[in-house]
Amino acid sequence: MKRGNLTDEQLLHQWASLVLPYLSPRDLAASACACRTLSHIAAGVTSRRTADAARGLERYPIPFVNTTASPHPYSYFLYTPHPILSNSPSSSFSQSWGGEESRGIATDCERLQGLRSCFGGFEVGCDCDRCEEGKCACWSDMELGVLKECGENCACGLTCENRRTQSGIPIRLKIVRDARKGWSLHAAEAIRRGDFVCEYAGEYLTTEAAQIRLKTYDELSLKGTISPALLVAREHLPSGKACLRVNIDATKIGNAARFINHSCDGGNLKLLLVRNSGSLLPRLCFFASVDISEDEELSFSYGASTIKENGLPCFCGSANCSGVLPSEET
Ligand SMILES: C[S@@+](CC[C@H](N)C(=O)[O-])C[C@H]1O[C@@H](n2cnc3c(N)ncnc32)[C@H](O)[C@@H]1O
Repeated sequence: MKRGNLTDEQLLHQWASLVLPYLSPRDLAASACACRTLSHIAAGVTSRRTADAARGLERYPIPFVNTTASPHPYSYFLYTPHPILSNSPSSSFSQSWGGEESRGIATDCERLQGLRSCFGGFEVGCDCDRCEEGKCACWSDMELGVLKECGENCACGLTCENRRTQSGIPIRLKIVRDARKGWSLHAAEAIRRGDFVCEYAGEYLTTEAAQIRLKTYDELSLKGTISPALLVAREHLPSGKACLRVNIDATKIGNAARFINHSCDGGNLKLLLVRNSGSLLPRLCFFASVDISEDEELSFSYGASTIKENGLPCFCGSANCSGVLPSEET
């Protein structure tokens, strides 16, 4: 039958190409069983999802690679290139992934807007034409383990040299399936010691909300139904007496950093807190702690958290492996 200039088959194709990229893998698989057209479109969605976990939002595609017997071609989550507040409208967004139209990388303007909505704090910033070490007020040595960068109220743009970590992931990465650890993040090119690798993007949570989620995640991960990615870091305040706890949950909404596995020997990444000038919340960023070769897995130590007797088994393979994954005290 024809409606207007289009046949039913063409209309179904048009509708399915728009809708299927919004479906979860389970719903996508169910729709693929309905007819040949849907099966064909679902296969295209799956192959584009596998080709780029970042949905075109990073400079380079970040593919999933699975050579194990596991049937999962990719891991499903919503992608954000920068951290968001858990109660912001974007934390309940749905996202098209694997459609024929590629989203294209976030523009500088979108990035600045994203940073502004999350980090707006004090009206502090520099007015340099060109920020230089020693001249720009925002450019300081690390203070109490926190790196300072230019921020939302500075006159400079995202190309400023003192914004190393604000333009998304600058290098080629891939997400490789491991039979025991699940998905793992790997370098797809050599990385030099000290290079910025990626930010840990996800939902900023209050400590209370993080404690509730951690409890649920602990229970679910013991059953093997979830791979939680809630990172807790602490910023020590100048008094030395108090610390600011930063909780970022990348379990449902995050970037490629959510696939970094734990290594008992500290791995090849170090996590630094980075504060944009004038902002209240620090960001969490990974830098290479050693030279890293192409194909090498990226890892870091999940931290000075406790080793629970009934914790998950650790398969990091390092000489000093404790055998159990550290987990955060709620
Ligand atoms: C932040 S996620 C890392 C990505 C995860 N492998 C995945 O497939 O999504 C943390 C989870 O990965 C797994 N994991 C991380 N490091 C591991 C290790 N050294 N040994 C075993 N499992 C590990 C655990 O299931 C942990 O709860």
